[in-house]
Amino acid sequence: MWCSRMALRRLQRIVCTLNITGGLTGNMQREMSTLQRVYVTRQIPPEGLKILRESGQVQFELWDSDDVPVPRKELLQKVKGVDGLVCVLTERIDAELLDAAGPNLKVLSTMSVGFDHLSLEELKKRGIRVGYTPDVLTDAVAELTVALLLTTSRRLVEATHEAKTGGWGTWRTLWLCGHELANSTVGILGLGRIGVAIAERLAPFKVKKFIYTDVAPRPELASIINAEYVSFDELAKQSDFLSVCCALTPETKEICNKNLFSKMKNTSIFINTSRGGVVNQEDLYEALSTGQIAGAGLDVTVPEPLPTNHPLFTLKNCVILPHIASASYTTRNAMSALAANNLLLGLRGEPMIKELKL
Ligand SMILES: O=CC(=O)O
Repeated sequence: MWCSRMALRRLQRIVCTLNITGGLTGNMQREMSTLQRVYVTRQIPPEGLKILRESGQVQFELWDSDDVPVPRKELLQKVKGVDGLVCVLTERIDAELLDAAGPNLKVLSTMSVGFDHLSLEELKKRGIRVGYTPDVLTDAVAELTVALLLTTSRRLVEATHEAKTGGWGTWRTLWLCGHELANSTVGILGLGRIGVAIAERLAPFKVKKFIYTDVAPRPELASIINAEYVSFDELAKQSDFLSVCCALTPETKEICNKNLFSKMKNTSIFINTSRGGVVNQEDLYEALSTGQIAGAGLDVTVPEPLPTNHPLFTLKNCVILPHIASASYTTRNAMSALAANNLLLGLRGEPMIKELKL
């Protein structure tokens, strides 16, 4: 259903005025035609929907579910002629979709920090502006990364399973031992806002040293956490905990493969809360099952959802979460609001709060 509460109120006002003077239908049509058309590909959290409804700027149609993504065929139909599009990371925004939308489409706003689901080249070619939602999720992602790291390194999933299923016998000296953060070296692959936030949270655990690698040194960010820039190989060799924080790009696709795992210590823990595509999962399975590395915690996989019969699920030393790093009520609402505001600003031709430079 095309909806905008504010627009409705304005129409009601027009109705009231013009009831006296007549000519209602023409004015109503003019009023409706000034509203820009938007399609929202998911039932996004309420704060964003409220902003869109009350904007008086757009009429929008929504795929009214959060449980199933909009089917591709339906999406290709619904985007026809829209001025703006709000999407989430499950939608592939490529040439086919942009062609289906047509030349009216001026703004795409994704409710995500990641943008590997967007064909930036196609968007740029068509002059479509792109909004995204960094920063507002940094705290939630960093918090979840720390939780996943500790869950993996201290073997919490195995431990609760043992406690519940009768494996808990007498207190044993080396049973369920893991690896601790105190005196460790933590490596960050791709140092950005999230990597810094993770390190800030890990520092009080008495980490000895933070190291990072990236396409180039990032001294301003690194100085916040006193991190040393090292080569990719050194990151692999030195890290007791290696946290992947880089975006998925053609350059980082499967960058975590046997080359990396074979250089890591057999006591090291690998954590990925960025994108599954940065990891070669066959190589990771090999590294985990042969004891080349001690454990892995993954919030992201390829594909998502990861089929329940995937070999990685058979490993005790692999903790897999269903892509929930930013999943706190506060953060998801903030992402929704930011996505809505980016869209409205973009449609007005104004600078967005967070816009991707294409
Ligand atoms: O993965 C989540 C996001 O990109 O926001």
